[in-house]
Amino acid sequence: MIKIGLLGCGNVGHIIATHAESIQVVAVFDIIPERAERLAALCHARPYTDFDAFMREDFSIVVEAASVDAVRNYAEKVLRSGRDIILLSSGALADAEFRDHLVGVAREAGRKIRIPSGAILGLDNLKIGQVSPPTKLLLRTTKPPSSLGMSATRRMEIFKGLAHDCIRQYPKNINVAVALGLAAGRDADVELWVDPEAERNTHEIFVEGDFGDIYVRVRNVPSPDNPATSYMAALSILTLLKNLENPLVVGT
Ligand SMILES: NC(=O)C1=CN([C@@H]2O[C@H](COP(=O)(O)OP(=O)(O)OC[C@H]3O[C@@H](n4cnc5c(N)ncnc54)[C@H](OP(=O)(O)O)[C@@H]3O)[C@@H](O)[C@H]2O)C=CC1
Ligand SMILES: O=C([O-])CC(=O)C(=O)O
Repeated sequence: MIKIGLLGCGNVGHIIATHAESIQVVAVFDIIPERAERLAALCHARPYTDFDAFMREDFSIVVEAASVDAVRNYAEKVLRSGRDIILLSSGALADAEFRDHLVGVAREAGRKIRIPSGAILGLDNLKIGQVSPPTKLLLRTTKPPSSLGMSATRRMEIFKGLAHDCIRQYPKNINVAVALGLAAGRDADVELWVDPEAERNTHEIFVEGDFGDIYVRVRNVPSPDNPATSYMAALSILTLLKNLENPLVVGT
């Protein structure tokens, strides 16, 4: 059974801990002690607020479900300790200098940084962009205003530009845009909309290239404890973990 350390005891951490069947959550870490303790009790793990103590536990992989800042603070230590890391806050890798450094550390340590598909679909075959660059790569995301901690009385575009700028302004809402760019090999264009009528977090992906064109629309149910995060994101991590040791690999 794969033993994991969970970095982040919020909404996604809870879903992982309560659905962990083929994995064992050995230790959990959060900056807020009560959160770590509550989650640890749920999955019979040990709670930590001290990162170095957390890292002394016996697990082979760290699942990050915390924040872009947490990736910047801890991912290198995880890799240098000889563990792989799954990053849900993929937005941290929008910074090319940090990304190159972290990938270099992973290479040196012989470890892997895994980016789950999270709240979107299509990352697998979008990697064709690394062979044949797309002429268009656009993500149009629409969320209820409450997801972004704001109010609005009508549908409004609140950001239009490149993914690496959008994630700086909305680090809890648009990690998917950075994941798209990492797969396709170029920064994605992003439109971020709020809509008071929206009940779901909707991601529309438009791609064009010499292969033809793609349109994907994902209408995600928000998570129970954090409406900004789609429930699918947690399912995506659980699925990645379930398949880690499967010799049959499906998808590019
Ligand atoms: N790639 C994708 O498709 C998706 C990515 N995400 C990202 O996944 C992450 C987790 O989402 P979710 O569980 O809903 O978020 P939550 O805010 O519900 O939970 C995150 C938890 O991690 C804690 N945390 C944040 N920073 C640190 C840190 N530096 N060290 C230790 N603990 C920390 C938070 O504490 P506090 O509340 O005090 O900050 C909180 O308890 C977020 O970054 C989110 O943006 C979400 C959906 C899709
Ligand atoms: O969960 C979602 O729909 C997307 C999200 O928050 C993110 O990418 O950060």
